[in-house]
Amino acid sequence: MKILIQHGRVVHPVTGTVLLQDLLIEDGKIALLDRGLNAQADLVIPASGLVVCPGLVDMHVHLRDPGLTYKEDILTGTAAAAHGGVTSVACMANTSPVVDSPEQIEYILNRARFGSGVHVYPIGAVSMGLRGEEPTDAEALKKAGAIALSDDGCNVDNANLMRDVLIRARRLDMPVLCHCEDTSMVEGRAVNEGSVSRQLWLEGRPAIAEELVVMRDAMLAEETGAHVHICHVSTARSVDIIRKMKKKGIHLTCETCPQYFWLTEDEILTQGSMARVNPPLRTSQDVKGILAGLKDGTIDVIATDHAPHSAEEKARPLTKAPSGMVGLETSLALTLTGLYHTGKMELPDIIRRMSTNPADILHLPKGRMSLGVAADLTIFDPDQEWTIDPEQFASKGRNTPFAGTQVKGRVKYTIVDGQIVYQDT
Ligand SMILES: NC(=O)N[C@@H](CC(=O)O)C(=O)O
Ligand SMILES: [Zn+2]
Repeated sequence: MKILIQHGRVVHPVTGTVLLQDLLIEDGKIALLDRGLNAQADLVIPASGLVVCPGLVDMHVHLRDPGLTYKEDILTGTAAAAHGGVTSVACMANTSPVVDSPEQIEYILNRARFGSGVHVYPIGAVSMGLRGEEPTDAEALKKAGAIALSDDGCNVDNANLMRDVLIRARRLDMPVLCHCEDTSMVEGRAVNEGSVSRQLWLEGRPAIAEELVVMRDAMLAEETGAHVHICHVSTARSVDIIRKMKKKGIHLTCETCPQYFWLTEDEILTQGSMARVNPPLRTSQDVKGILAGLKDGTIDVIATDHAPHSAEEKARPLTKAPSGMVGLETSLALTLTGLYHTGKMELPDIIRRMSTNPADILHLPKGRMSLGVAADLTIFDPDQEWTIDPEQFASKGRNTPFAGTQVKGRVKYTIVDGQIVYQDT
């Protein structure tokens, strides 16, 4: 099967260029890439006006399988990814049971073969049962196919355990993805500590609960030489800490998510539990800090933290509802609308953060437009406007605070290994 993609604006995130090019896919790989290609193909995709880029890599996804499949499963989660232009997902270990054994890794990899076709890369837990007491067998997890370690959903409170795991992870050349929020400061609390928590007479999750652990884990990375990746950075001071620590040459990377550059804690006042997420939505000062970090490269990655929950769970009152929001099907559009169409960032800089950088962090051979690589591609119309409607999601989760939001930028085709896994009709 040969596919010819004609007259697209091809984004090359590594060189930072956008070129008017044609692209031929043959045997699942990028076979030719040039201007005015004159090749025979079984299928021609006319892409004038469309952007063609390396498939998006989302390194923070909760697929909820095994055990929590009323929220999402590998089938619906990978379908949601395809809808969102995402060709590879890394899935978090906070399932039931927790992904803390090779058997669980194998289960996910097996199930993924019957998914939408999108690549699934499992992440193994840092500690058994995410309890923060006993480390997992990282070597066995890696052998089974785990690409990173994370207790995401939970902070690793025990610094000694974290240091031990980082020493092992360094030996195994595995990144450790850290959810940073000191448990003693956030347990049982639903929203940011600040004006909104005061208005609602609630105890809040203070910014410093995140920042203290960001600093701790950066220092542990410095000491152990391991690769620490900070998940879902949400505060301006976290960005400042990471910027300073990176200057010392520490192996430190980080991500943020669209909700942290689009929304503030005020969203809680109008949307209640739908806007509840960990770490919580913060202040407009924090949004400014996140934007600055994205622009200057302190923030390496835009991930989703796609965290589906059932309608019943999210209908509970704010203090009783689980935290998290879905993101796979809105992330590209929100990012284009918030960063590209506002002139804050150029396309190659955006695609680097949504494809090349996460691929590099996870050691995946993805995120590049070069000859001979697997044809994982996202094709989108940067200018098409649409309104976010959760009823249209392929995900089981409809929990988004962006319902009704007008966005600009729509996925047209998602291609994995040369196969069209999603096409906008
Ligand atoms: N972000 C969230 O609010 N929730 C995530 C866990 C996490 O990513 O920390 C979940 O698993 O629901
Ligand atoms: Zn988390």
